[in-house]
Amino acid sequence: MTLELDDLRVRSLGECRYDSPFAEMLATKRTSPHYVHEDDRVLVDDTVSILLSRGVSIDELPSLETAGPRRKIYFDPAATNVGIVTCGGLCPGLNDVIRGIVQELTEHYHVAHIYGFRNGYAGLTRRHRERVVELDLHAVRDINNDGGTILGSSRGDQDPEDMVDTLVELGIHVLFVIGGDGSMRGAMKLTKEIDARGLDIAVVGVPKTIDNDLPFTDQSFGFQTAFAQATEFIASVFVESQAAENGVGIVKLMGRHSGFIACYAALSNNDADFVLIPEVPFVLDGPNGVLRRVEDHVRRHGQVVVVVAEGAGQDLLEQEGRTTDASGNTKLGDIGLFLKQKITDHLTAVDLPPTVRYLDPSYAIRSVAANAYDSVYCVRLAHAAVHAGMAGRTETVVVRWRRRFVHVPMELITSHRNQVDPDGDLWMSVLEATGQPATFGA
Ligand SMILES: Nc1ncnc2c1ncn2[C@@H]1O[C@H](COP(=O)(O)OP(=O)(O)O)[C@@H](O)[C@H]1O
Ligand SMILES: O=P(O)(O)OC[C@H]1O[C@](O)(COP(=O)(O)O)[C@@H](O)[C@@H]1O
Ligand SMILES: [Mg+2]
Repeated sequence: MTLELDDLRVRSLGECRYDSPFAEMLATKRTSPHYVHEDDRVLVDDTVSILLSRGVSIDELPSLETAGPRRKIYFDPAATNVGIVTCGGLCPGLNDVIRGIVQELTEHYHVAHIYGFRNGYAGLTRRHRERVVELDLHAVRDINNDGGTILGSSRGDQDPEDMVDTLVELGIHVLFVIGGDGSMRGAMKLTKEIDARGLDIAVVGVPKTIDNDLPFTDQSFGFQTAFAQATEFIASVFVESQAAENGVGIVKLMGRHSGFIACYAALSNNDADFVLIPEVPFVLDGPNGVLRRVEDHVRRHGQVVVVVAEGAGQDLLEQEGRTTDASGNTKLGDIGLFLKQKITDHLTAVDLPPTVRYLDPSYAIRSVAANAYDSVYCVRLAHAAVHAGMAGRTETVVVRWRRRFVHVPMELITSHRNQVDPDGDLWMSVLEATGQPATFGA
């Protein structure tokens, strides 16, 4: 991917003139293996050959602004009002992020007010303005123990003018948007309207996706919790299929365009024999098609476990009448039920009448509370987001990239999808673990 330094430069509302509450703590800090100074930058690339292929001097290499507290900040904390909104599908850790933001703003920055908007962008519109809640330490005390989001969420377009009216009415200086690619596109429409009116409001994003489909982030928060949940379902169908004659276990997992959950869940306990993901097309019929491979497996081992991501094999399904959800996301055909039928029909036809155990855990993997690892990740993202907002960064998201917390322009995070690379080492691990062929088909 071609990347200029300018593509990676994040926007600031202006000069930072206020002392940060962290100024003293930062006074003597310099870049070390464990800390990146605010004036230093983090490289985008991490292999010698990629760096060399850029063909530019070290200071021109694509690099990212480091996240974290600044010595000077843009907003005067005592006069700062903050808003928080969670949008799109649920994800483990949303409450941890809300809690982390509120705690950091309250305990360290002592901001004036923190408002929570209810049910996504809808909560910012005139119609729902009266549902805004004030957030304090008490309101977020133990919310990390619960899945979901205390603020609620939603899909569906809202009018940016209407939403900015609300920000103005409440005197909001920093809005934190916790959401996925759609939410970040929505946030950019907000900043456009904010700019058009010449307002001094920062919009900072915390990227959320259980599909792990956002770029410039090692792994999105909640992903680890989600795939760990998914693992349990694969283990169940494995046990069931093992106990049955010609046992077939099929698990359909979330992942619209990216098969990360399927890959990680399958690798975690190694019970899966076939993993089907959107990034790797497959055919069902013919000597090298999925059905014959599944049949061979059942003949040799007496059972088979198939893990399929919801976005896999969409080309095999009837496309007619394909609709979108309220946010414009294409509604997918049900590849899980389709495969179940096809495998059942095929095995029956070749005299291996199967016992099929089909599970679609669906929301069960994303509605749970974050595990300890994700909780740590969430609170650190929350801290980074607060520092970015108080320093006047806008149209910016905070991410962890190659283990460093950094700032990325919103535009870049929505520029493309993070997907499993069929030539990459993750997919290679899946092929090694399952023993499935690299391709199905001719
Ligand atoms: N291109 C867009 N412009 C403005 N708002 C958008 C856009 N795409 C999505 N949104 C809004 O962002 C919110 C979340 O988007 P959605 O796609 O549902 O989830 P996610 O943020 O998880 O991808 C919804 O309210 C949706 O209407
Ligand atoms: O919540 P809905 O509308 O049923 O949509 C389900 C979709 O949401 C996801 O969980 C996540 O999608 P977003 O992060 O884009 O909201 C997908 O894996 C899944 O396809
Ligand atoms: Mg999305």
